[in-house]
Amino acid sequence: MNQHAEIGAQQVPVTILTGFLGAGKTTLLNYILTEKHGHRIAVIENEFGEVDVDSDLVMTSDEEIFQMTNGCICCVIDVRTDLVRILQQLLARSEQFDHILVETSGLADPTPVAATFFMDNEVARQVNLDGIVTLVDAMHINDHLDDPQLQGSDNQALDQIVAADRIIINKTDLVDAKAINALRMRMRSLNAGAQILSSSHAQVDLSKILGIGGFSTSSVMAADPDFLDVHLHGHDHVCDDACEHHKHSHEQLESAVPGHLHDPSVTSVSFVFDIPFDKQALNEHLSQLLAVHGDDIFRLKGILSIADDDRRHVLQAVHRIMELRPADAWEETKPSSKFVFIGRKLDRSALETGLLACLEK
Ligand SMILES: Nc1nc2c(ncn2[C@@H]2O[C@H](COP(=O)(O)OP(=O)(O)OP(=O)(O)O)[C@@H](O)[C@H]2O)c(=O)[nH]1
Repeated sequence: MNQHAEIGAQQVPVTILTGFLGAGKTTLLNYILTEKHGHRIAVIENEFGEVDVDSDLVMTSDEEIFQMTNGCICCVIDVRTDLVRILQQLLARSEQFDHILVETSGLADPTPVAATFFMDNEVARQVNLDGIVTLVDAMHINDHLDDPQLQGSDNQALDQIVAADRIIINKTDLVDAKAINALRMRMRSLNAGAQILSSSHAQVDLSKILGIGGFSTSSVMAADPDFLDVHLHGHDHVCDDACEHHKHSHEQLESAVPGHLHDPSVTSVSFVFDIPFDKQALNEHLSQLLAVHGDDIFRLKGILSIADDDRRHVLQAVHRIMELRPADAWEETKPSSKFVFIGRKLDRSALETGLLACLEK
């Protein structure tokens, strides 16, 4: 009998949903939330970038969505304390949830997030870490695993795969069967224990990823006795515009955490505009921008206001693959546009100038 069975049914299972930028985490979350599974699910999100786009991308549903502290997860204690606070609030409610889903940012190492569930004794008693589910973008994962620019930094794409109980090779529609087979073998070589699934648009058999009882601290502690110590007192180091570097130098942070160095060259830049965009001009500009800089722009997300259109528009890009599609009407909300770029060598002023030129004249 495993630890989950022994502890009993009162504990609320928690699934950590992870995967590199743009792998399909929100797509999977939306799929889970719209499937008729009869469970009451609470969702906790952490996103990279100081402007919140993710919560707009998650479909409205009966489930409740909580946003964890935005911005730099260098300040990992803040983010983890925030996670514990949200869990405490959720667990204190009279109406209980059947399952809690935590969607990490695409640049997070999920292991310290997992360790957070054991930070507070009361929370640890009431929740049970069901598993870490890692989505992999079949088209882009090899480039991130083999990223030559990491130069000694931790590779989060790799950390996420290594930590997984389930690996979902997503976006199978974008690559051929041979590439999928090769990816399966690569995943198996990185993580011998995880079950490997594949999907298009994250449509997986939910019984294979939820309620799996994949994680027990006792088994992890047996394999790695320092698990809680390292992962609770170490830190995730990812920086964006909101990161207050003057408060703590990178060197200080790195020295605090032996063997844990995130890639400081990946940053995020966000913009908000009140004037609507000329859709054609924006489409052409962004296609051109990604054609030239798509290697460095890992991810682009936006909720946009388009001239002469009363609907929100959702902008999504992963490297050079981009889509801009209409969504629901703005109704009472004042239309405005927000963009988040995540990647390397992001030139804020050049990006802003390019976008300003696409505003309605
Ligand atoms: N072609 C194709 N596109 C997909 C698939 N799954 C997701 N996408 C698209 O990929 C883009 C990124 O998907 P998301 O679900 O937002 O990815 P994410 O992992 O939540 O992204 P971050 O939170 O930024 O890390 C969106 O445009 C999705 O529509 C798939 O299987 N095939």
